Amino acid sequence: MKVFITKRIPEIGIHLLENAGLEIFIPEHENLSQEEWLSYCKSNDVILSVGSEFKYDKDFFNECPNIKAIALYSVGFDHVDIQEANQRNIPIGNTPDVLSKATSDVAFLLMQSVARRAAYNFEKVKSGNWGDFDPLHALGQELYGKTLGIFGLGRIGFEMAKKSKVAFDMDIIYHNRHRSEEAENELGAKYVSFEELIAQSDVLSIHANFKPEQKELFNKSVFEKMKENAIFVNTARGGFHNQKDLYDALTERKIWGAGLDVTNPEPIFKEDPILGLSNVCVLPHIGSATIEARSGMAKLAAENLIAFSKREKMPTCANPEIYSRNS
Ligand SMILES: NC(=O)c1ccc[n+]([C@@H]2O[C@H](COP(=O)([O-])OP(=O)(O)OC[C@H]3O[C@@H](n4cnc5c(N)ncnc54)[C@H](O)[C@@H]3O)[C@@H](O)[C@H]2O)c1
Ligand SMILES: O=C(O)[C@H](O)CO
Repeated sequence: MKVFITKRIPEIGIHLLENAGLEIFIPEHENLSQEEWLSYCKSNDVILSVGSEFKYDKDFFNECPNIKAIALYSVGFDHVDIQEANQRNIPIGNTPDVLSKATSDVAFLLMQSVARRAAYNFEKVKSGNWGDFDPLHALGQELYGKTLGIFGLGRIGFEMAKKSKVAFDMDIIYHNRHRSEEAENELGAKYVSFEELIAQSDVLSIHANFKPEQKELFNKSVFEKMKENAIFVNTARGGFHNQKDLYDALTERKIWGAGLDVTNPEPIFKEDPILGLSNVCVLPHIGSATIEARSGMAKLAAENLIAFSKREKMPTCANPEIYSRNS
């Protein structure tokens, strides 16, 4: 079985695949063009796909009928047409859990950075403008006892809620497709409607998995209903927010600030005016960028392909329904 790895991953994943006797191809240079990526897909059997710039849609599957399985190096699978994969019986592996702590750390970090205006103050220091001790300037807000609203309380949302409860004794409210007994019992989290979530949150943190029908759900009409002191945090997918509307809400002081690990579009243009705002902190999609999480992702992605090569179920699969259908 020939494995095309779209970008170098931590060694643990490569070793596992090699030890399992799989033939690996890793392109010599990074940042493949679409043409290069497609031609490598055509000459291999399975893909270990890093990042979300390559889309596995109907056209892809039509052009590459040789592809038998895809192991994503991510938990998110919004760049894959799962229905199409299902129709062709192609398992799509993903990497849940191993990155939940790291990604929720970044949501927590963004929440605090914005609340305490860390990015703005760092810019001041870098530009030689340390300034005098000023009782009235660059004041942040404390998070103790405030309300954290979680949109999408799954694995990462739960970790964010837990940290915020322990660190700041925040009241947790959440909106999810289903209720979480664990969050309600362990954290005293309260299930609310979407409208209640946006109206009551002092910090609104997005942790849902993205689907096209949720495109720009967080837009002008939502920002207008949020609290003036609210902090908007998005570590899920940039497609969830309308960035122009977010910019307007921030400049018009409809909300207090925003922390983004994902942007719309992504990558963000360096001319995007949102980058010039003092109440914003933007990171370049580094949620899972820790040694521990990235190694865990490499191990899981390799294990998914090894299981596939042995005709076994992938241990972490985004479309497990194909197995129940076939059994
Ligand atoms: N910034 C990063 O580097 C990074 C890293 C990892 C994951 N992510 C993103 O985080 C997402 C969440 O990961 P996870 O492991 O917590 O996933 P998960 O499946 O455990 O949790 C997502 C939750 O969102 C809920 N949800 C989805 N749409 C909803 C809606 N419209 N209304 C209410 N609830 C909704 C689901 O029911 C689920 O409980 C991933 O899909 C990915 O896009 C980003
Ligand atoms: O979905 C994911 O896993 C991230 O966005 C990439 O680490």
